[in-house]
Amino acid sequence: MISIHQAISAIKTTCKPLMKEAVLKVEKSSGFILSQDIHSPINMPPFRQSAMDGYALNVHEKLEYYLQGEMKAGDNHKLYLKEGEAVRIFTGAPVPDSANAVVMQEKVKVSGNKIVIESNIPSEHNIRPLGEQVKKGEIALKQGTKLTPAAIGYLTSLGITDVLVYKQPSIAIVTTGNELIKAGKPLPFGKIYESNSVMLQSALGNLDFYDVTLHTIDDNFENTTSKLQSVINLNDLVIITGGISVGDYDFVGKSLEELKTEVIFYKVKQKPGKPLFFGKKDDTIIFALPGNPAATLSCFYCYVYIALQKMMNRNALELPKIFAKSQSNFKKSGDRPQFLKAIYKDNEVQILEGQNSSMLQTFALSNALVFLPETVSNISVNDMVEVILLPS
Ligand SMILES: Nc1nc2c(c(=O)[nH]1)N[C@H]1C(S)=C(S)[C@@H](COP(=O)(O)OP(=O)(O)OC[C@H]3O[C@@H](n4cnc5c(N)ncnc54)[C@H](O)[C@@H]3O)O[C@H]1N2
Ligand code: MOO
Repeated sequence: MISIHQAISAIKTTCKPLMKEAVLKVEKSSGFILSQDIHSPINMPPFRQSAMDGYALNVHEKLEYYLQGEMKAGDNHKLYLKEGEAVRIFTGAPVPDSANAVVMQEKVKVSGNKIVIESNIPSEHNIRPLGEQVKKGEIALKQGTKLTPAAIGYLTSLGITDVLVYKQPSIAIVTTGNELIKAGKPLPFGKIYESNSVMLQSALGNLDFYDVTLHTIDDNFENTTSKLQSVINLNDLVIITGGISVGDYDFVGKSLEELKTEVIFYKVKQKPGKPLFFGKKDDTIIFALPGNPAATLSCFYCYVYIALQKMMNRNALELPKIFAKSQSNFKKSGDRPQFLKAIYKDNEVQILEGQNSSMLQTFALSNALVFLPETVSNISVNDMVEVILLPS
């Protein structure tokens, strides 16, 4: 049995950035990371653009101007203004080359084809210069940029339809157990509703990982071995839940051994999640998470999360940790370091009742895990404790 620290180091050393690229439609690229710089194919804005509804002027010393027609957004006719002439213009319309300022209509008195402005206005006032945001050929977004809604909007405004991104890992979630029934069906005696797969899929979606397939296996050695072989062949990351302990019907360890999986570690001194398995076969990373649902999720955040960040070549590999004042007393039984379901708010943290690894009810209320090291056996109110903040 290894320590939490050793387990985390082993994951960090074993997992490598995937660095595989994929071309995606911009509108499907949310959350992905650009694998190359993107150069702008156009100037943005593509022409000198009016920022206001008003009048474009060929400026002279006087405050009076004579009107020469109209330019609205989308118009593309050419207009030539002599000094002292103005054109009615609207926001987003091209400003004629011969105009050198736009005055907003609130600052103008109109009588017939003559306008009078309140005071002289500076050159290029209210005109968005050609290429103000980005010039044709310049880097629009750099490699490594995460594609947020704003980034997707920006690229689309440049006319870009496809982007090269780092491919996300293809992930298989495999649940094991004869007792598992899909929610929505009647529940016979002795069975339980299968929840780990949807829980992990949702945790992955929260972190923007969507290339996920779900698989189920009954407690049978041959079925376990053949299913694991096929998901390992087809995926970058395999997350198995259950069947990794020492019971007669826990076949995951035996099947992984049969498949000659490299065992990097098995069993971590921690609660929950002691029988955690981490291994590798060819380039596929394999986690077998203990099946108790709260142990599954706790191990996902403390270990699988790190593998995912490393595969995506991100800098921050672990979830954020802070110290906060405990609002609760807690007594640890045994000597394993413990991850405790908790609610963090305003520098204080409440450790919840119901820490059993089978209990998701308390996890559903939690936004944090309090980490209790091996050397600490009691927490008292007002003690400072280490808190791992969970993704919201
Ligand atoms: N003799 C020992 N027994 C156990 C030990 C041990 O050290 N010696 N460790 C215990 C610990 S700690 C854990 S955690 C569990 C882990 O066991 P498995 O990973 O083999 O998980 P299962 O036995 O398959 O399931 C445990 C529990 O979780 C429920 N489960 C499983 N999968 C799902 C799912 N997809 N959705 C919802 N619930 C699930 C399952 O029904 C069991 O109740 O081993 C202890 N035993
Ligand atoms: O590790 Mo188990 O999750 O303590 O029940």
